[in-house]
Amino acid sequence: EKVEITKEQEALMKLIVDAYNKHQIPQDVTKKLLQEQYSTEENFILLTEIATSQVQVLVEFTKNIPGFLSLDHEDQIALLKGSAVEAMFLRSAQVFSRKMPIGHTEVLEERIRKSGISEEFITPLFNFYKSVGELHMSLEEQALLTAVTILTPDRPYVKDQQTVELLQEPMVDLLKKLCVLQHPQEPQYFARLLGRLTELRTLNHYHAEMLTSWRVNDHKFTPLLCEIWDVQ
Ligand SMILES: CC(C)c1onc(-c2c(Cl)cccc2Cl)c1COc1ccc(-c2ccc3[nH]c(C(=O)O)cc3c2)cc1
Repeated sequence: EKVEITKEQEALMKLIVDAYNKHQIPQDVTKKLLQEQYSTEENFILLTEIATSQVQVLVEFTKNIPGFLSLDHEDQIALLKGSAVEAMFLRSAQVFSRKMPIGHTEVLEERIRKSGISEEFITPLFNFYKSVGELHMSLEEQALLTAVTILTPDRPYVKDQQTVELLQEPMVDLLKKLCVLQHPQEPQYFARLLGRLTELRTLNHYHAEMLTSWRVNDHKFTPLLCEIWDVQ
């Protein structure tokens, strides 16, 4: 039968997409990707600055998700901490898949490859970027997938998983309809999208190891990253 987006779903999508577009890393930060020196140390420092800016952007985007600010405050923190890495993988993946802005793709890849991350994590990391790139996600799909990731009920320390599920469900339903409408030739497209969320979970594990190996080599993070990643 015909798949239709309701008026409320239209309104919800506009809220999420507008928030996704509004909250971006400032140009003066990302433009440094093209300017700074190419040394392992410089790359790490620049990526740390970008990640810190990305977390701030992520918090602002999350505050625009309908119902999020009505959640228990400790649960809000638990959701942000539990999803930050996955949301940043998704966001940085868009840079590689959108081939935008011109030139940043190559330098971002170069700096990530040469930032002190060991080879065993580089492979799964860029496999993920490749698999997301192949999906050619629309902006609406990117924004909704990020919201769905943030509203994952079974993050550590979330007390009221039920309420989080009630917020996540309409996002998932809307994303499913969008996939059918925007990829009519690919009935399994929505399933492929959800498959990326499973892949993201495994990247959390790799990321924890990346943090440990950076810290072993005495790399410093910013206070915001220390707080969201429970390090130092
Ligand atoms: C603390 C640093 C070293 C760090 O630790 N883990 C990761 C880390 C890593 Cl490598 C990989 C994945 C996730 C994390 Cl969380 C990082 C660097 O994290 C980011 C790297 C790039 C971006 C990002 C996001 C959007 C962007 N737009 C543009 C643009 O040019 O418009 C550039 C850009 C960069 C965000 C986080």
